[in-house]
Amino acid sequence: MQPIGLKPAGAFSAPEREAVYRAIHERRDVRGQFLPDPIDDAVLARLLAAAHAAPSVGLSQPWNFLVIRDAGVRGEIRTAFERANDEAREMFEGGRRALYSALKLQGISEAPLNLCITCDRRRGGPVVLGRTHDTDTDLYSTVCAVQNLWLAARAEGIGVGWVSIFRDADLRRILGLPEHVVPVAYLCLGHVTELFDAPELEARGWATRHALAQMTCTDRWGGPAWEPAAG
Ligand SMILES: Cc1cc2c(cc1C)N(C[C@H](O)[C@H](O)[C@H](O)COP(=O)(O)O)c1[nH]c(=O)[nH]c(=O)c1N2
Repeated sequence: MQPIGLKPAGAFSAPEREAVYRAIHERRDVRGQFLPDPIDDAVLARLLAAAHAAPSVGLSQPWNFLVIRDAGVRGEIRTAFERANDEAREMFEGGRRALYSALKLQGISEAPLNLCITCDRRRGGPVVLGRTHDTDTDLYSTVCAVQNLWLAARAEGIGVGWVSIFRDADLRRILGLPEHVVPVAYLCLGHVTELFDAPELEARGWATRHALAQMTCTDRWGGPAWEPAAG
């Protein structure tokens, strides 16, 4: 066996920790505040490298990154969004429908760059370590890549908006995806100078964030609430 390299794994310094948590807590889904300035290739390379550093089941790295700049392709994607969004609107009733209609849910044309992160369901062959009993773990791995990119983008001053209001067949046709490749995340990217200080859907009265205490319990589903230590 080859010797395995190890390096020290102590806690980060306080400013480093602060920066990591800042990226996590200040990351926002961006729909409408994109500046038209192009994203530098070096910045894009860092974002893709961050995505590509994500954990993946059996180290299968099932993702691919489709960098979409072409205005024609983005126009088709925008049309596909409008079609699905018309259907989505009808799924809500009354006041919710009116509120939904007022929400801006994508920045496909405004953002200077679109990126589709896909999952190749054949990557790693028919039997992948860790995927033997949960075949969706390749999709989960791909979502880890999305989140890495989203956090790195916050640190770079790049806004990212995830758009999922599409018919799967439309995305596949427009992007020419083979059947074994799943479009996991369609993202709009661009420089931003301002971000909402809370989720925009909360600011616009669509939904509220749950308290962490409501989401945590001990030992079993519905068990006693887990209380964070003071300080
Ligand atoms: C899988 C998935 C899919 C979507 C989203 C997110 C995720 C994780 N979000 C963004 C979502 O609305 C947003 O993350 C939450 O409202 C929380 O806000 P912040 O991300 O904290 O700003 C999103 N937003 C939007 O405007 N249109 C969309 O189609 C989607 N789709």
